[in-house]
Amino acid sequence: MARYAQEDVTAAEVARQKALYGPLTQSIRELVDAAIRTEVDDDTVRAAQAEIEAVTARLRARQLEGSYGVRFTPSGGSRAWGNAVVGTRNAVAPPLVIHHEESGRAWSDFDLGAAYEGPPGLVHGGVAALVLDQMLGEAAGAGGKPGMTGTLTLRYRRATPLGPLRAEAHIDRVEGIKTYAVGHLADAEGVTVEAEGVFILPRWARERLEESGFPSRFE
Ligand SMILES: CCCCCCCCCCCC(=O)SCCNC(=O)CCNC(=O)[C@H](O)C(C)(C)COP(=O)(O)OP(=O)(O)OC[C@H]1O[C@@H](n2cnc3c(N)ncnc32)[C@H](O)[C@@H]1OP(=O)(O)O
Repeated sequence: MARYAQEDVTAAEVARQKALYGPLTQSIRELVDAAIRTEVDDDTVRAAQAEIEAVTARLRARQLEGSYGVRFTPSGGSRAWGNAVVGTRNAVAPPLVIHHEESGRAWSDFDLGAAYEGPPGLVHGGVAALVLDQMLGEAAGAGGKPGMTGTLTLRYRRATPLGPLRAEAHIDRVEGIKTYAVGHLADAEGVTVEAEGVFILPRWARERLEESGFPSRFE
């Protein structure tokens, strides 16, 4: 089962894979958008379906057994390329490119199209939660204490339109193994959704760190 893995891979190889898979993923994203919005005739839809199934069969010729997992590189970087929000190889991900500032603030400018609709022309509330979960989680992790989302609380102040958006997050406070982060989603007019969450370094990770003799970083 895919989990966290240490990989012996060079930076050049990571760059090569990113240049290969990034455009593939973007093409699939465009396919999803095209499928939602197409108005071509029935025969064209059926022909497209057959072509897509043939492409899927080609990609399935050799596959991972499970999901992608999170892979750490020798230089200390990590690849979460299957991640539902930021995954380079995940067409479900918008994707978000999340920037981290020295101050601890994390932010991302991104665009949500037709695939993320809830109410007509508006972002699905669950998608807003998806984005903010990742944003707050990354802000918490950048503070040195990565964790699983324990509780995430959202306040939908007004509807979020599809289109260009910004998400921001920062750490509010740290209490031992629990990091409290806050953030929001905004359109050009201002904040649409506010979020607060607690991210907890899980017991299994705490025990593993204690065994490896490096517990202090997370205490
Ligand atoms: C650059 C970096 C990249 C890093 C980038 C990473 C970004 C990832 C962002 C996405 C994150 C996700 O979606 S994560 C996926 C969604 N979340 C999950 O599936 C989590 C499922 N739940 C769990 O695994 C677990 O319940 C945990 C980890 C939340 C807690 O388990 P535990 O560690 O065994 O907890 P336990 O010892 O009992 O309690 C520890 C302390 O936490 C408190 N606590 C326990 N559960 C909760 C809770 N749900 N909400 C609040 N507080 C809680 C307890 O009261 C206690 O406080 P005290 O007595 O010590 O005061």
